[in-house]
Amino acid sequence: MRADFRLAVLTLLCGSALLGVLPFVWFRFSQGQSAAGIVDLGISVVLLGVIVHAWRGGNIDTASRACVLATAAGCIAVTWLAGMAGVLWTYPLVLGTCVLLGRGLAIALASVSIAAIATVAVHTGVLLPGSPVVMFVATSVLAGVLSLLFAERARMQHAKLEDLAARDALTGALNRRAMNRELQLAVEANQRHATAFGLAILDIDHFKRVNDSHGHEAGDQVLVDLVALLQGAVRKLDQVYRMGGEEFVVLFTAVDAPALPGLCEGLRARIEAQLHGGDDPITVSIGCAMLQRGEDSGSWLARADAALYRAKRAGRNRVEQATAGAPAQPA
Ligand SMILES: Nc1nc2c(ncn2[C@@H]2O[C@H](COP(=O)(O)OP(=O)(O)OP(=O)(O)O)[C@@H](O)[C@H]2O)c(=O)[nH]1
Repeated sequence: MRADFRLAVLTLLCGSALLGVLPFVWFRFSQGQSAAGIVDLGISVVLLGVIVHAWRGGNIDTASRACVLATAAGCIAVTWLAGMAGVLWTYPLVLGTCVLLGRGLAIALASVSIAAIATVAVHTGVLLPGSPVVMFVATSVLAGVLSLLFAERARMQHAKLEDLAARDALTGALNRRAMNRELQLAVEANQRHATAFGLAILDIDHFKRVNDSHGHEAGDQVLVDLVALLQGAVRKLDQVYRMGGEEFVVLFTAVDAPALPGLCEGLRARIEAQLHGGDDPITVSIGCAMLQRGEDSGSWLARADAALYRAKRAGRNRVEQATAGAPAQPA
């Protein structure tokens, strides 16, 4: 609940609506008001279903829409059947709608709900036409606008925090945590849709010498420049990650297996030609590997890492391709 804001709002809105409605199921039937009882029962079942669906890892967007639609239908029905109780539920309904749904859908659904509840309330005499109904609509719209502002701000902050947590502070490249997550997604996409993925591990050659000769700040600048160069060199579809220290990973999406070594060779040559630490050219060694059918991300990385090790041992500033089959032992 703390980690997932929408799940928290969904659970609170559905949970409190459920607690509010459930006693009335028994009450309505005991009073012989079967129509109202059936409406309350239907709403309770939908709300319970939404909570169970969301907590079992189901699609939170679908659960949110179902929650909002059930609560809105409930509000309108309860206003029709029980009067003021339904009208007062408009405020949590509007808040939940704005927090749970995207802006366009939230504005549309909240407007329809407010208009429908106001119409039913006037029709049944719960609200008098004129000033009372105008006040109801005005306060509901205000609640909606404030909720929308709050929800938009929370969404922006959340997106910013997620982005910060996924990036390396020095270079701005995606970090190892993001890489692990996305390699896993690549493995799943490969299993489901046979999308071809390749990865390259790049390690700067003799980077210690850059730090020792030109200082740590110059070393940092090399890392920043390398990421900018890589990001400019790969397609939008591909991603650059800083794995740690002076090691980087490029994930190639929808790449042909025979093309991978050539792409890596292009990156290596470009780095050698364009990247400098002080006046010295910077070179990288690269190990690359295509994801094999049925392989997990750990084995994929290990094969690329073993190829990188071979590139280092063979004299550096070169590309080595991973062998297929079981991963070789990394250094
Ligand atoms: N400036 C800077 N240096 C870093 C950073 N992270 C790691 N390093 C340095 O990277 C160097 C890596 O050294 P080694 O592992 O010996 O590798 P190398 O000198 O590149 O040699 P080879 O990889 O064998 O070619 C160390 O000196 C680390 O201090 C960083 O964020 N900034």
